Amino acid sequence: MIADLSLYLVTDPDLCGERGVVETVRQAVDGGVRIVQLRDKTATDAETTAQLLELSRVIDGRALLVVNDRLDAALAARKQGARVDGVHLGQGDASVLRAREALGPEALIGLTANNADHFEAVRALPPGTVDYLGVGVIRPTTTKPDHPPALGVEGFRALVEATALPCVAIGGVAIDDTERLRDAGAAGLAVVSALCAAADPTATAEAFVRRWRAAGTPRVLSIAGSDPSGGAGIQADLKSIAAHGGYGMAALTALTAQNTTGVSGLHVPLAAFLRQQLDAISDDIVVDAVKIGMLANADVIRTVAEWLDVVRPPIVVLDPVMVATSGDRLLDQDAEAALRELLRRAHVVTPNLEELAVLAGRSISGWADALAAAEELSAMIGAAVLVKGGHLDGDDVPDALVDVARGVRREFPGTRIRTANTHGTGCSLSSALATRLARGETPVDAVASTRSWLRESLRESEGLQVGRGHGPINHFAGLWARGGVETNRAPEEIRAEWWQRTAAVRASIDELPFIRGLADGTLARDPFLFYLAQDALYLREYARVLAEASRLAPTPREQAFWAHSAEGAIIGELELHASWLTPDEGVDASTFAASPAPATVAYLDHLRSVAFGGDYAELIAAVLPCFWLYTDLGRRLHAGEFGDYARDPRHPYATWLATYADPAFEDATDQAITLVADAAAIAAPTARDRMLRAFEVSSAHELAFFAAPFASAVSA
Ligand SMILES: Cc1ncc(COP(=O)(O)OP(=O)(O)O)c(N)n1
Ligand SMILES: Cc1nc(C(=O)O)sc1CCOP(=O)(O)O
Ligand SMILES: [Mg+2]
Repeated sequence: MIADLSLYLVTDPDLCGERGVVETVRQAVDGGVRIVQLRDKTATDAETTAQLLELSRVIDGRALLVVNDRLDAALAARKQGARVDGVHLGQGDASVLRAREALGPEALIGLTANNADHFEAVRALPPGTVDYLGVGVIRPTTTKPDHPPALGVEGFRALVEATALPCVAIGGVAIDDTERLRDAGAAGLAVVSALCAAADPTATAEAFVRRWRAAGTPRVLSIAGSDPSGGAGIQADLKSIAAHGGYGMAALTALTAQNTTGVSGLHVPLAAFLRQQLDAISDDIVVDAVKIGMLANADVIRTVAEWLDVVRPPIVVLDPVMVATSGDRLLDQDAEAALRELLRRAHVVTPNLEELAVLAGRSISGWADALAAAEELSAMIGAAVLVKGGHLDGDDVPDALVDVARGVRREFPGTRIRTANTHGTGCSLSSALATRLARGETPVDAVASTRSWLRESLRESEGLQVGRGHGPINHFAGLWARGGVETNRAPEEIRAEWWQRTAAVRASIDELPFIRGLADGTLARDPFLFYLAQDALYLREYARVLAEASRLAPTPREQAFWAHSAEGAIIGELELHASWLTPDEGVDASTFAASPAPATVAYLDHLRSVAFGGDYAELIAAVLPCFWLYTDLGRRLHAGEFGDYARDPRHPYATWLATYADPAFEDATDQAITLVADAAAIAAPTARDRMLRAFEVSSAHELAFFAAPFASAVSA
């Protein structure tokens, strides 16, 4: 097996301090450390053996365990039942040939190589003697006072390109070196102080892992059945993995004969052959994530479980394919029992409602039941459950990520996309999720970006025209629309780009006679009152649209923000307008009954139609210009860009204009921009395009709205 060396912890008893080596290792492994080296220069062999025994228990197979220098302690600990995977030896330590002989062909043997002579000597060793090299120091470090000269990242690159052996970078390695070292050819980062001296080794390890993952192309393995028609199974998985920027691999559990209208045949190769496929992969390739789909029988399931126990991939997403859409059970009792055991090896499981009901052992009659069942299942298996609401009745199809052990419960509302092309949706979702996680996204972000992509792929499926039945989704809708692999965009970049997109609209608004007249006080009363009445009409409906954004919001914080904004729109703004729309001002309450002008109707139609589409991200993009353009205009009016109205006591609109620069509204605007930019940053490309379009259309309506008093007020 090829070892995953991506985050390599070398222990130091002094740096671990009062927390101790064992607790530090426990926490660091919780955070994603993949290999631990016990390094204690002062312990006796007997003490080292005892420490290995304890570490082996704490690590419990979740990471590899090797010992620094002490071959004899490794052998003694093994004899006493510890899982010690190997040793790391330096140039002046025991011979690697002797270590290989003593520990056997499966052991992991690492050797330090600090310069070209060391690399030359490694080339002279018999193949298979050494599994990896420790190469450093990258920069001077006090952790090893007798360290060799610093190589720097480029010195590391120059040394390691001459070997086919995996090389870990060591010595003064910090988290900000991650990308450059991975690019320079590092198979992993070996750190002592960065983790041993960290206040929170779990959080620090997680941060390292995320950076490491994001810096490379994830190698994602699908263990699933074949669908020759290409919509589901490994064929769908490979497309999903590629669509999310991963390198896809597939080990076949079964061959089906099927198309978009149904399954007509099944062939299950011997489980031993599945194991051969799996070993062929893990003997040569580091597997960053595994997606598990259709497992035909108990033999197949147990084979996968045994392989997982050896390889321990860092990400396992299991789609428990066990209930057909017809409601038929696809696995016999023995296989179902084996699958329940397999669930404990997964990090995320993605059941549909029927599968969730079977796995949680309870009936599910609605979304609340589904959430309760997901919590029960998550607690039972110690993994996250992504419960999918696609099989619910009605237009709402929420999903939720529930992870009881890690305190996660996040709902993702959504409305149904009307399409018959749902073949392979579950396969595609789970393999996309595995890839997103392997790219370093947090579980919640990975689910959000996967869902955004899946909704896009469903929407764009019609164009494929595959088969007469339930056709496949369009895995590459985003890619084809953009002509490149999609990567998340930075929210700040989106904010700047979108603002730039409104430049022409803003310039036109500035030139409108309504704005100019409002600023210098020459605006006649009629167009002003026309504007107020239209604004009141607009705000009443706008508040409803904001309330819809609150309903669709994925987090309580966002839900509260939009609800608060809706309240602000309907109460605050209408109160303000009511104080102007009074008999004193020459109008009566009937002004509120004014008919909406064409510009008002058009703007509201646009907002309502986006709200009706049920896409949260698109909706918040559509409501944003009313915040952003209004705040910008208000700020500039207030700053005197259009004339200093505040100093003119006779200015008829001075009080009105003063309300434009409300700090609370500016703050709300800033929050709205942040929410929209964050949502756009993780949206699939075509979803982001739709958001931008909704935003631009609303911006154009803002212009028309400010222009309307002169387009129609006179005749109103
Ligand atoms: C991963 C890794 N690389 C290099 C070393 C250094 O080993 P060595 O040269 O034997 O020095 P000591 O660690 O024994 O002081 C290492 N330990 N781990
Ligand atoms: C144990 C060790 N070996 C090195 C080598 O270059 O061979 S450098 C080193 C210590 C690295 O510690 P830190 O991550 O705190 O800098
Ligand atoms: Mg040594």
